[in-house]
Amino acid sequence: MNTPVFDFLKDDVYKSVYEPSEDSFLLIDALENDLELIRKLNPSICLEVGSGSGVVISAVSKVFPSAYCLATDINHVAALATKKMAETNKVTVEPVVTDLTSAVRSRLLSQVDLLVFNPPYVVTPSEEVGTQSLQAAWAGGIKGRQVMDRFFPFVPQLLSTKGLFYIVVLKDNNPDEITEFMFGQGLKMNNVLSRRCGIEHLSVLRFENG
Ligand SMILES: C[S@@+](CC[C@H](N)C(=O)[O-])C[C@H]1O[C@@H](n2cnc3c(N)ncnc32)[C@H](O)[C@@H]1O
Repeated sequence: MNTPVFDFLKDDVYKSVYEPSEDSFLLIDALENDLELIRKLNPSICLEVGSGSGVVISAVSKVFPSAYCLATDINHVAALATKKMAETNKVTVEPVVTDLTSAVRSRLLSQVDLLVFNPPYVVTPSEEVGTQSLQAAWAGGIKGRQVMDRFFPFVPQLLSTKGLFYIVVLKDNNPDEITEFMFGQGLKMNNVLSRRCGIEHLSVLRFENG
């Protein structure tokens, strides 16, 4: 899975957008590791939540050009960046400005084959969560889980029967608790890839019906 070109992000217009970083590349590498599995799905609908610059969903769209790729973000400049990323890399992605998947959920129920989320996961004070600025990219509040925990109950509703959900988590997020919650929702977990990035220990978890 090639990393899309993203030089255009240097433009000041995009200064509130999360620049592709080690976590973004870890997610792309995890998808690459699982490419055979994902290919077997022959995904029709791919959705990225919190697409930021759009680097991940554009990489996905490049490999699966016939899939319908959507990307949501709470930051409207991120949606513009995602659009520009897709155009620059000659792929098609529909950007949507919304909280998590609020604006698209009803039309995607049980239809998403590939769902990806590199969420704000850093442990911060709760007040820093959910702003419209760059802070929204990393501020995860209590346990770094305030944004992702709101999303987890929607995952089983969105996934198709064969669908796969990939999420980036930090050790501080307590992945065991997440796995236990998702197990209660009927989803089993596999740890696809872990990497130490500076002081952070990041993993990409895959969930699927099981
Ligand atoms: C860690 S960044 C990841 C960006 C990109 N996916 C990547 O991997 O480079 C998290 C992204 O989630 C977005 N975000 C934060 N809270 C959100 C919410 N409630 N709904 C949708 N997007 C959100 C942020 O604006 C940011 O673009």
